[in-house]
Amino acid sequence: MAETILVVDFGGQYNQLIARRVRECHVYSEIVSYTKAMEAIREKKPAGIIFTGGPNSVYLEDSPSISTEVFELGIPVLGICYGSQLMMHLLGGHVCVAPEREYGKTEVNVDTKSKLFQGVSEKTICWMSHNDYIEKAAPGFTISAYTTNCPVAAMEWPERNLYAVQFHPEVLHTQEGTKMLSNFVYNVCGCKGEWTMDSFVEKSIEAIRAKVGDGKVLCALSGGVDSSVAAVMLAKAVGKQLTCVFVDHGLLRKNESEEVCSVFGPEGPYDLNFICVDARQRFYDKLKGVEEPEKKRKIIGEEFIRVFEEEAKKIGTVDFLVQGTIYPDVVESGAGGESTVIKSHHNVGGLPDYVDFKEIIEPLRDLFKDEVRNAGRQLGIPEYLVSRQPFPGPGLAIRIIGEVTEEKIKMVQDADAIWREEIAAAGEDKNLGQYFAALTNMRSVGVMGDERTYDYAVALRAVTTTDFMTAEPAYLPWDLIAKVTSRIVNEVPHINRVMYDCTGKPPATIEFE
Ligand SMILES: Nc1ncnc2c1ncn2[C@@H]1O[C@H](COP(=O)(O)OP(=O)(O)OP(=O)(O)O)[C@@H](O)[C@H]1O
Ligand SMILES: O=c1[nH]c(=O)c2[nH+]cn([C@@H]3O[C@H](COP(=O)(O)O)[C@@H](O)[C@H]3O)c2[nH]1
Ligand SMILES: NC(=O)CC[C@H](N)C(=O)O
Ligand SMILES: [Mg+2]
Repeated sequence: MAETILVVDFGGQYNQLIARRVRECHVYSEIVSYTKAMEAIREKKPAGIIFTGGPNSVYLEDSPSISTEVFELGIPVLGICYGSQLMMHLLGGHVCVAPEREYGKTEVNVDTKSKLFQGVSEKTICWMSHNDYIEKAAPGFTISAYTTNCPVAAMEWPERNLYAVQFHPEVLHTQEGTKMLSNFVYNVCGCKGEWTMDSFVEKSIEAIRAKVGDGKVLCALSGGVDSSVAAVMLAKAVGKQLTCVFVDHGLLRKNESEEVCSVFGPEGPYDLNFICVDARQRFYDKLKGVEEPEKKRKIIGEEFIRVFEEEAKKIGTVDFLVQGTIYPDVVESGAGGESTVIKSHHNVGGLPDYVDFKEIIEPLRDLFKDEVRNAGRQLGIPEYLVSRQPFPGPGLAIRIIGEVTEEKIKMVQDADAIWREEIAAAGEDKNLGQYFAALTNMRSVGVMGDERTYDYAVALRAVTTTDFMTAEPAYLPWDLIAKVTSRIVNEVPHINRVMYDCTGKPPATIEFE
């Protein structure tokens, strides 16, 4: 049995980051809801357990909790924020509203003799985000860190392998957080650190084979990174039992449909059952007159599934639908436990209630984008495919603010193609996480050839990011932006203004809707 660290989800925003940091220490980690935690612990016998943060207050009735048996199993436990408060609350400490709440980067004084803080600086910057605090640690615990406002910022009972921190070691703002998590995993849990992305890929292939048996599988393949990795993984697992379906919904980038067909179709390097469905008109009909972003997303999510169901019927009985869902899709759709809905990704929150497949398989659901790329490299997918920038399933529909029309699609496709071409020519593509043009629904007055114009404004977007959960606007050379601006207003009819989006995520998102 491979070493696993089980992360118990109490509804925190950063809980998947905890699992990811642990995987970066070469120890496999996955997340389980607090409601199913005890079963999962008995079944998986993890080397260690981490409790996440969460929005609730432990002293209120009906707040998420866990059986105190978890502390009796001899398995090390690390509580983070809400998780630390819960550990204290259950074991007889006292948690209440803090006289001064702490938010953001905070200087913490740590006891470097603690196994958790070995090699950490005595004064270290940590990320805090709490309204409640631990007024008194539970009996048996010693305090191992404090801040100006927080007398109990970390506590431990080393003989019982129980550790708790008020701050968030998993976020990068906690400067030595990775060190602390690695200390927990190695010094406290005694892990050896033998997990690699290789072993993840192998295990997933075995698990898929066992699940699918001799059944038939349909894979929703967009040609993007996630579904290409999922499709190649599935092809390795079940060979010709797999059919890949690519939907041309008419909301793709310029020439994209042709490009995807040339890679995955019969002329390409992969020996796949590949079908390209021309569904352009049906998506346009369904989207006619619809302006509201969430409505657009739900319509697209539903229509995608209906197309897949129809294709499945043509093949015979298909039990499984595979999607390249990854972790940010899940968390932003509010499907990752108790987190809030930011936008319904078409493949998760946008799915209709009824789906005519026995099961949806999402082998990459726990991974971040850069981890998916690494899995793709392990599978031997060429670098140009693995390192492509992402393109969202709802496509240009969420890059056209308001109603989608064929005329607007053409405008945004042409503007976007110019932007991408010039970024590549300037060699900037390698530095960027994602870049595209969006059509704002704004029209404004211009003057061209001595004539008044009243036309649309395009927004150029370019961001740097690794995990797509947060992003920074890219600092691109002004010459490049000026050249693209001039080309777009000259070459694309009905655009008379070009803007550059300087907003990060948060507070904006990468896409416009
Ligand atoms: N045009 C499409 N045809 C078929 N399936 C699609 C299409 N667009 C999206 N999907 C499905 O929805 C999933 C989510 O789309 P998403 O854009 O997040 O991933 P991707 O296209 O695989 O990768 P990337 O994020 O790199 O674009 C895909 O993995 C795929 O399963
Ligand atoms: O498959 C997808 N279906 C969707 O509905 C969707 N919405 C956003 N994205 C992509 O996810 C990343 C984060 O985007 P946001 O900052 O706009 O939420 C970015 O890479 C976006 O392109 C989507 N991908
Ligand atoms: N981020 C958290 O886990 C917060 C925990 C708790 N609700 C508090 O405010 O202290
Ligand atoms: Mg995509």
